[in-house]
Amino acid sequence: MNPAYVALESGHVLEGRGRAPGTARGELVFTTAYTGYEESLTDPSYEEQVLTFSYPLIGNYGVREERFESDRVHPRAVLARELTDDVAAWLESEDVPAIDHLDTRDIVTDVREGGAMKCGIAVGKHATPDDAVAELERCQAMSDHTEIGEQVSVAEHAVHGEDNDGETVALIDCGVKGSIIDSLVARNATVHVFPHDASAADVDAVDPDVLFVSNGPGDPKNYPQAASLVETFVEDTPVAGICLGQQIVARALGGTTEKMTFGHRGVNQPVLDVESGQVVMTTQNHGYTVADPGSHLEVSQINVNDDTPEGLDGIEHDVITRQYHPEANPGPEDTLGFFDDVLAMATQSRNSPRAIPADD
Ligand SMILES: NC(=O)CC[C@H](N)C(=O)O
Repeated sequence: MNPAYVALESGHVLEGRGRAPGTARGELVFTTAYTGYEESLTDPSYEEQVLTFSYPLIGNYGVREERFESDRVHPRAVLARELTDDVAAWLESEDVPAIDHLDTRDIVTDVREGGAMKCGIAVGKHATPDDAVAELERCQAMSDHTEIGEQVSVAEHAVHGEDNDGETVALIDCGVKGSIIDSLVARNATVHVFPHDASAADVDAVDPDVLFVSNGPGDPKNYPQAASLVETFVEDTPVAGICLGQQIVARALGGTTEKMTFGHRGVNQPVLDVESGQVVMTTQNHGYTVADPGSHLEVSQINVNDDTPEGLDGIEHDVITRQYHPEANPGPEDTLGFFDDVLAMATQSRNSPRAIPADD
């Protein structure tokens, strides 16, 4: 097996077993998910990150395309305790370096204590620790990837569920997971997927019943066009968002976001619905959070572990967002009702257009 090195911003250089060759750099993050490696590896929200799996065996049920969330692997490199040959071969075919036989407990401890950090990776017959350090030195901070939307968004307007006769959704693609589109189409919606920087005129042309801002990688401040669409449409069109979408909606309506120390990535994050008192288990993948929802949104759901906002409702506008992934790929499926709520909000608004408030 090839030599393999990981150089961390904390100064450590780790050695492991090379499973797919190449060099890479990115922000080092970890997920505690014990299933769903195909979904995670094809989730566009992992763009420009190096993904560590804390669960010790990854790949034990193979690699099947029907579970992919997009058409390629997005993390820049993959770190694990043990990768199966199937997964290693898949990553090699995608030119994504992979390393196993690492002490992932050590990596997770470093990230929990030092926060998500830059790292450099070198894997190959002639790879050296210095090669990994050279990659680390060229690594950019996540917030400095100002054009990241361009890397993951559709190039052109595309339509899904054309023959459906339900609601018309204008989905702003900042790196959407395929199962979000599938969840809407399965509920009889027609989904128009627009590039992250679509013009208001192009979106308006499909006469949407709801503007839906997708998940996606990086810092929400780097999606100014998507935020400006929210500002424009929220006055008379319902707005929904997932993950990055929640963060973009909050910023557009006067709220603020901030980077978390190491984020939430896993499939068992408990979320409390403030009004009903119900707790649901959720899939998550984010490193930023809404710090202050501002005066137009209220927090409807919170993370049980750290109280961060997991759901927002509009106070005077029709808005609902989630920080977690209600599309539940991979499960748990407690949260799929979000899509019914979004489409019900759209139906209601279509049937009773907002009354223009009288001047006082
Ligand atoms: N899954 C997502 O949409 C991620 C949102 C954002 N990029 C974050 O890291 O917080």
